[in-house]
Amino acid sequence: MAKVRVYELAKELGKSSKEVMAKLTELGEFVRSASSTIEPPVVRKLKDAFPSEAPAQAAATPVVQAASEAKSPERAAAAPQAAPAAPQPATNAAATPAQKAATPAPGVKPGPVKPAPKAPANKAADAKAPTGKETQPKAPAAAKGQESATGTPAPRPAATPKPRNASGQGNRPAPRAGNNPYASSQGMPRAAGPRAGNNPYASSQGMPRPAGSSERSAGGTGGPRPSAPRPAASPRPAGGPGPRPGAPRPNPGMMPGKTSLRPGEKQGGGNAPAGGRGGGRGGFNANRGGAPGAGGGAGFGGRPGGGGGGRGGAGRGTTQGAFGRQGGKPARGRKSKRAKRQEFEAMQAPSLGGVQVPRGDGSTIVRLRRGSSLADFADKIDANPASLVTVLFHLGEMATATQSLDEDTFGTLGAELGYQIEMVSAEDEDRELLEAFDIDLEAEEAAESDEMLEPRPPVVTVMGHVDHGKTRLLDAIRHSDVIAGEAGGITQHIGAYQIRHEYEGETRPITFIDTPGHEAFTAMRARGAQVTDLAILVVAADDGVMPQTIEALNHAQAAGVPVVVAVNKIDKPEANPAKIRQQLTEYNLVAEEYGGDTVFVDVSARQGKGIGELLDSVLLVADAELDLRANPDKDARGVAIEANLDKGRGAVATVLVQSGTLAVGDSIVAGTSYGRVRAMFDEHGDTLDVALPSRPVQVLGLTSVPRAGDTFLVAPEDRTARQIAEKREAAERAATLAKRRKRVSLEDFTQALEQGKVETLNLVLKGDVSGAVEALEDALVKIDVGDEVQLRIIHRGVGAITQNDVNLATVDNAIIIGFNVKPAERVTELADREGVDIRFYSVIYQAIDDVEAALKGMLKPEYEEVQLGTAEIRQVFRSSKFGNIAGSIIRSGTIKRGSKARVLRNGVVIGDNLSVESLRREKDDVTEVREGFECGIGLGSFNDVTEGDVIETFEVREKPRD
Ligand SMILES: Nc1nc2c(ncn2[C@@H]2O[C@H](COP(=O)(O)OP(=O)(O)OP(=O)(O)O)[C@@H](O)[C@H]2O)c(=O)[nH]1
Repeated sequence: MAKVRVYELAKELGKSSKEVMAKLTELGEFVRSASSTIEPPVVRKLKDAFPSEAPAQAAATPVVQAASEAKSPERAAAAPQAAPAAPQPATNAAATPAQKAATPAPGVKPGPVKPAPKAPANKAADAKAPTGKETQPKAPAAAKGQESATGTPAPRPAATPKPRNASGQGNRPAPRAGNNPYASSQGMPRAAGPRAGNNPYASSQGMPRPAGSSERSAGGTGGPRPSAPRPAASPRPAGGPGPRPGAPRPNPGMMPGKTSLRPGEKQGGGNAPAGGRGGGRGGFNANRGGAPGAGGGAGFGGRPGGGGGGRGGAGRGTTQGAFGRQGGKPARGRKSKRAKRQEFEAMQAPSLGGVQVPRGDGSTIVRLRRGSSLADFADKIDANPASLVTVLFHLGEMATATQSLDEDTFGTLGAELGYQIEMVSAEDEDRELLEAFDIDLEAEEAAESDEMLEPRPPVVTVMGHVDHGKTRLLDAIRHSDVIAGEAGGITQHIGAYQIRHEYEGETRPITFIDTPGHEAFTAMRARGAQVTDLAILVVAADDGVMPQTIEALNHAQAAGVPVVVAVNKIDKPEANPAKIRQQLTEYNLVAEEYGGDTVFVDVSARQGKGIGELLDSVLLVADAELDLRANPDKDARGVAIEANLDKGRGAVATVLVQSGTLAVGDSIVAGTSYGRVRAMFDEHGDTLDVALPSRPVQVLGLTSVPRAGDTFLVAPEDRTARQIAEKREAAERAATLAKRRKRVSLEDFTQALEQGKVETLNLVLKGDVSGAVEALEDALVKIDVGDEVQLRIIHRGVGAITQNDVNLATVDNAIIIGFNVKPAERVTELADREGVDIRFYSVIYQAIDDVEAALKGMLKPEYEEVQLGTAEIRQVFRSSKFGNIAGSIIRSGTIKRGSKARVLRNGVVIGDNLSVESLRREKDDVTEVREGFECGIGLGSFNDVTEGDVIETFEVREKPRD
């Protein structure tokens, strides 16, 4: 096809050259004059753009349909030009159609350039309104088309969205239309328009952008689009124009005014009103303000201005759209109850350390288990653990949320927050634990009727001051066993034994706890085990009442245990039994012969004298004061007296049955150890099948070594025993962790840390029997060397020193103390390698002495100032070379060269931290000058000396700790 000139084409189309040129410009084609030639494609485009487009539309139709399921022919009509663009329909079905729809617009406008502008404007105003007569049909159609394309059923929605883009793009074209004075909108259009237009084939591409965006934008801009109409700009067809569909072709006549509004509202995109006049302008705004509006998208609907039509209006409307409806309801909705409550609580709860924690009223009781952490506490008061950490921090203590804390710390924290903290005692905790397994010892006991109870032997403990003869007495008693001879005597020490004693014509058994000393007694009591029924207080008649006598007595009385006093060593000439009786009256032990009710028996453990009477008295008191009965017909319950790990037999525990009957094969749990009774032995080494109440018996079969004082019970089945043990162990661990925590306040801690004041001696204790380990631990923790040094037992246990112990010691820098135990060879090697110090003892006091010394050794050395001598200045010699020389006389001690010095004037220090730099006698340098002699003393650069001043010299020596 040959190129044609504009005027030729105009003629052919029946238009004026000017019109054609305007149209070309509108289409994005630039021609210089009417005589310029244009390319065939442009010609085609132009022809399509003019009224005579009918055929063109037809052509487009198919495309449209393809793209959007041909909603209607009208749509097609609108699209004429879309045809070219159409190709890409695939891209965006929705967009494409829209674009096409837009295309038509141009058609509408064809004629009058001028009018065009207006028309669009109007149209814009009414926008999508279907308006235009001629177009009308199409408009709606187009709208539909879009919708359909979009898949959206409702016309409006569909229309709305696209439109926006459309408008966006549409506008652009319009402006470009530059020709149109009213449609100046410039900017936008330009870009889009031209590009698209210029390349009819590629249009799809260029546009794509719009298309895509169109969808996006779709939301809001309905308005703009309207203006676009004109732009209908065929060029961009592909791109955005589409949207505009409805609006399109705005024919001047089409602005149905309100009508349009309505639709707009409905659509949500309402471009409604806006539009205002001047399509161009409108379009422009649309872009500008349109954006926001767009955001509002659908929501924006009804809002008139929103459409982005008018410039000013648009802006405003847009803004509203953006913050108002758009986002749905305004923020000022009703607050939820929860929010209100939180606000209220926040007001109520004063903050500590910047955090708010729910407060108690001072009487709110919070029960916590031993070893609880802040997280547990937070749980109970519905607080945030992190807040509690902060509060505690402000109270001067540092702890993590999950760290086990002790009672004191919780007490402080509780007091601060208005809660009364009750720590669940170990007993309560264990009771609750057992209840979880349907074991209620108290209920069980309460349910026992008199008939079920049978007499049981008394359990006796011997206590007294060191060396008053406890061990000897226990020996004597053991030998007094009336049946011992026949049975071959007591062959092994198992921590307790039973003897039979002839009393009032009857052989009565008595059980003795064979661990002398009140430490064992208290250790067991501390664990809640009330083992002893009666105490024998041994007092040496030749020594009298001593501190430990009183301590033992206090323990017995505190436990409510009746006391029988054994006045020992009466065989000694200096023995004075009467004095003992008299001394003890001060402690509420009044002998019967003095009118009291306490039985005093004079004995000689060495000679075995009085032992019978003592045992008689024990039974007498037991019968008189105690109701010693127990139900033997149930599962056994009792206490572990002592336990150790035997190489061949494993864990061996001596238990005292307190009620019920223990039989071989029973599943038992003792503290944190459990197992099944494999075998039982008595103190004679004889095997037993059953053990009745008050019977001490050695048990084999436990998986680990229980501790002295651990209560034991027979569980219904193995599994229960194991579970109880495991739960106890967990609780124990938590409690231990709480105890292990270093109790140093924040200030102290920081300060002490800075000054290197805090030192901790970590120890791992291992012993052959649990009683020894406990006694050692008790004694060690009592060592008091002040606050500067701390002692921490990080682990204790019965049995040989293991690799685990060494590893633990390595990590915690601990020293291992082995009491009557040794490590395996490999363990020694490991300890050597790791540099772990292992110390062995067989005497408890040695271990204690060593530890004490170690603790003292760890103390930072203390220094003291020791005065060496003083000198009085008699005259000052000035020397340019040495400065002032103090001619002095030594008043006391010796002045040595190089020693530290200070100068005092009238008793006030005027110069300190000095040193004797030079020392002369006559003209000779000397190293020291003694009392009574005169000398010249030079104090270096310190020259402020005058007659009458006193020079004091001293040295700082390390002071030995006591
Ligand atoms: N003369 C005399 N000496 C006794 C008598 N009983 C004990 N002794 C002696 O007193 C010393 C201490 O006796 P122990 O039985 O070891 O005293 P203890 O109270 O067990 O001492 P610790 O185990 O250190 O607390 C020993 O040398 C005994 O021989 C007694 O009746 N008469």
